[in-house]
Amino acid sequence: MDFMKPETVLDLDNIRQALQRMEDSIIFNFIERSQFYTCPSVYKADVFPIPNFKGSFLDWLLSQHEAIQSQVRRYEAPDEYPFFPDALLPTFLPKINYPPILASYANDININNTIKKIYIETIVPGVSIGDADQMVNLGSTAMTDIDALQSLSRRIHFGMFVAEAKFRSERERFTKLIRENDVKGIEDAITNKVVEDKILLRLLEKGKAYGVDPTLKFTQHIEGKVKPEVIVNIYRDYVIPLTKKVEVDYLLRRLDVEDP
Ligand SMILES: O=C(O)C(=O)C[C@]1(C(=O)O)C=C[C@@H](O)C=C1
Repeated sequence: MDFMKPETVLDLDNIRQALQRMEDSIIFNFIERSQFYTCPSVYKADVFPIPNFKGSFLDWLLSQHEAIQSQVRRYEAPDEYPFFPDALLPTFLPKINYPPILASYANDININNTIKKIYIETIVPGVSIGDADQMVNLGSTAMTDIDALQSLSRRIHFGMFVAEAKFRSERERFTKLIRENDVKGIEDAITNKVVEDKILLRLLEKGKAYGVDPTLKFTQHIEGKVKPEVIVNIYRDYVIPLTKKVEVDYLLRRLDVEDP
């Protein structure tokens, strides 16, 4: 997939391949997070006296990372959406002139606050080794959170490419549904149960394979580092539904603009 070539980005097979590839990053990020305890102090506001900052340790560290990464143009890329848009800084590197692929309002569709809330409240307790604070690992824990959150955010906001591709391939059907503001109809139109089931099955297998040391796999039964069922449930209950929410939010505004 090449963001300089819009036709490659709006090809549904390419998009699904990219989503499949992202599964690996997301699973490995969960496995990295699973070495640590839940560490509630990372997520509670104002536990530590952070200079000039009100909020949680994670929010501080993530916003600092985003500020630096914005300077190397991370958020100019059409598939990256920041958690702290107000923290971004201008870049000193030359501007990249990406051809327009998504509608001009794409940057306004940002559900990272929802992703972060679900991550902290549900995903962290699901993948952590146990429920406790671990003051020596605050930094390491929050660093794995940043990787996990960024990979989830990228995957979920990729829904906009899916939506644009589907809109263009069934323009009449979507135009009617959008005109009628038929959210349920749009949801049905973007849903492909066969693809979803395939993803969930593949995640179960990947979870089993990636979570264990391959040299031990054949000699004894080893518990995975993150239970494969936990990964499947996270995708079934949150990752896929949130991707669909992004698709619907994007499509609902699609008739307000010309083709990008
Ligand atoms: O591949 C698609 O068609 C998508 O819309 C993406 C996705 C997903 O999140 O993976 C979401 C909805 C579909 O039901 C199937 C899969």
